[in-house]
Amino acid sequence: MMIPEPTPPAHAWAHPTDLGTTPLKADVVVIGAGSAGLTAAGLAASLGRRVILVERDRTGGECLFTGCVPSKALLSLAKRVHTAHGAVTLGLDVKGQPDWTVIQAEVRRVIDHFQTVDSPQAIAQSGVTVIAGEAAFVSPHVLEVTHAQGTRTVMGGEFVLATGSEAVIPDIEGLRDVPFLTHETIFDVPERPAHLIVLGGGPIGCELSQAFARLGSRVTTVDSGTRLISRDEPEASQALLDTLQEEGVTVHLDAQAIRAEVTPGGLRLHLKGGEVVEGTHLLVAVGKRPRVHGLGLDVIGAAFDGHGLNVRPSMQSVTCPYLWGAGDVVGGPMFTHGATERGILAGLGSVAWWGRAAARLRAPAGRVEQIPWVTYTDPEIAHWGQTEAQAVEQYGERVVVVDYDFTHLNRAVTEGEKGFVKLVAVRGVLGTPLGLRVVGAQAVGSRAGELIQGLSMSPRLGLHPLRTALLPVSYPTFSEATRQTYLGLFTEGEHFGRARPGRAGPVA
Ligand SMILES: Cc1cc2nc3c(=O)[nH]c(=O)nc-3n(C[C@H](O)[C@H](O)[C@H](O)COP(=O)(O)OP(=O)(O)OC[C@H]3O[C@@H](n4cnc5c(N)ncnc54)[C@H](O)[C@@H]3O)c2cc1C
Ligand SMILES: NC(=O)c1ccc[n+]([C@@H]2O[C@H](COP(=O)([O-])OP(=O)(O)OC[C@H]3O[C@@H](n4cnc5c(N)ncnc54)[C@H](O)[C@@H]3O)[C@@H](O)[C@H]2O)c1
Repeated sequence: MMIPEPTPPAHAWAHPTDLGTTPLKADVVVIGAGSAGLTAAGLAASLGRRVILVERDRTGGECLFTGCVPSKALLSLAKRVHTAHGAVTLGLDVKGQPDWTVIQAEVRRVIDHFQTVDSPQAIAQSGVTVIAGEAAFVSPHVLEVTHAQGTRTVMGGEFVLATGSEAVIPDIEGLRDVPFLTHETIFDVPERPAHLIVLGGGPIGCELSQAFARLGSRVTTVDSGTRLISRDEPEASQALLDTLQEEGVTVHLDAQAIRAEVTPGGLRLHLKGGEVVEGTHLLVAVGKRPRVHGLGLDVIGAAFDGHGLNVRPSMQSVTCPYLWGAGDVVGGPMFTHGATERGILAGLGSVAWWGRAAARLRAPAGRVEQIPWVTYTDPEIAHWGQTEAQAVEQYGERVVVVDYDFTHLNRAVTEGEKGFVKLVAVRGVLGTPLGLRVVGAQAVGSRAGELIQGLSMSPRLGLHPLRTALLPVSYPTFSEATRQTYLGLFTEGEHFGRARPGRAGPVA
């Protein structure tokens, strides 16, 4: 098989070095040093608690090594290459593909940049004891931590479970015999894939399809659903599909992969219906599942299921009062900002009665479903709240939608950029002036990730939409789209968003 073994990652600094076997005790013990665990541990330590953080691999977690940071760095490099190639319209003839080793070195440089904050040494300076090893509960309040040099017992008053999530590997005949990649290995692939097949058209699949296509790989994306990034609005999925196809990505939707096999040049995927897709490398990106197994949760009576550790809105386990969940391990939409938010709740909850009260108070605003998310393709695809179809399902004819196309947005025109904003609102809400409340927003465009913050700000702060509509905005900025869309809820005119009744549709 032609796929060489990935080169070992160079981030040795990130491995905790404490491989002791002496038993340890702390007020709060945090398992997992990703975004959620680091936040919870740091917060509990800053509030005066003795904190132990157990990590079996590298401190920094998925976001730093195999998630947000490498993917965003790769997308940024890919955008620079794409822009250079596009300069031909200005008479600048840039050809060729970038050197893959240079691309990889640059991604690693970005990851290394974060060592000042995420290294075991830096964490220790914040008052947290960092130890190496794989943790599992052996009895209530007691962990066994296993590492290369033995085991140690760690006792605690409160525990925070922040073990993250892992890639789902679908049950496809022959797949286990094909040397496929996941987000854990693709950033270390030693050569640029000549033809990358991407299984899954969610955020991971779409971001990496575009990045590799722009960096010179041939890319074929296969998704079993009827549209890409299906948690976003259908118009957003369509805009992304159009872009990927324009950039040469072959996309198969509604496509079931039923068999995988190795070929002399790489691998072959057989799709239901007889179609065959061949490539040199395969990335599996069909979703992630919370890491709840092998942790002894059953030993301490902590309830969990396929959706993760079962927790209350405050992140306290529903069945084990001294256990708190944080990050991907509690399921739901999986984002770093969600992991951090849940880490704050768990960190607060684990410190004392007043921390629990604060976590309960903060919980509604911290609900992961209430936070915006962004898929960092070009254009960016950003979303907050309910989709039009979800709102119509809940509120029926009371839903009003404003569509605003960037052909009316002066800055987008001067920049030569396409995009749109969509606002979903509900009329007849009791206790609201004019009975109006914004419940969802979608933005598509090069700066959609920034725009969604302004679009979602007033409903998240409980401000009436009219206040956003009347707020002056600098000219010419992309943020004018927020004002114009909110104005569209109250006025009619060429340059404002167009209001229309909500339409029913399939709810993702
Ligand atoms: C390719 C990709 C791109 C992404 N891009 C974005 C993005 O742009 N924006 C965004 O918001 N989100 C993004 N995400 C999602 C984001 O990475 C995750 O939601 C976030 O990192 C989860 O943090 P966490 O702390 O819950 O888990 P993790 O970061 O996975 O941390 C869990 C830690 O627990 C450790 N651990 C597990 N079991 C044990 C054990 N038994 N004992 C000791 N330690 C253990 C693991 O080694 C790991 O370090 C992306 C994900 C991927 C894969
Ligand atoms: N920018 C970001 O914030 C960002 C980036 C990457 C990942 N993430 C998060 O990481 C998590 C995992 O992302 P993901 O993209 O792997 O998962 P996902 O669940 O969001 O998307 C998976 C996709 O795979 C498809 N699929 C499922 N089974 C399939 C099969 N057998 N064959 C073909 N297609 C199949 C689904 O239809 C779906 O479109 C998500 O929660 C996501 O939000 C976030």
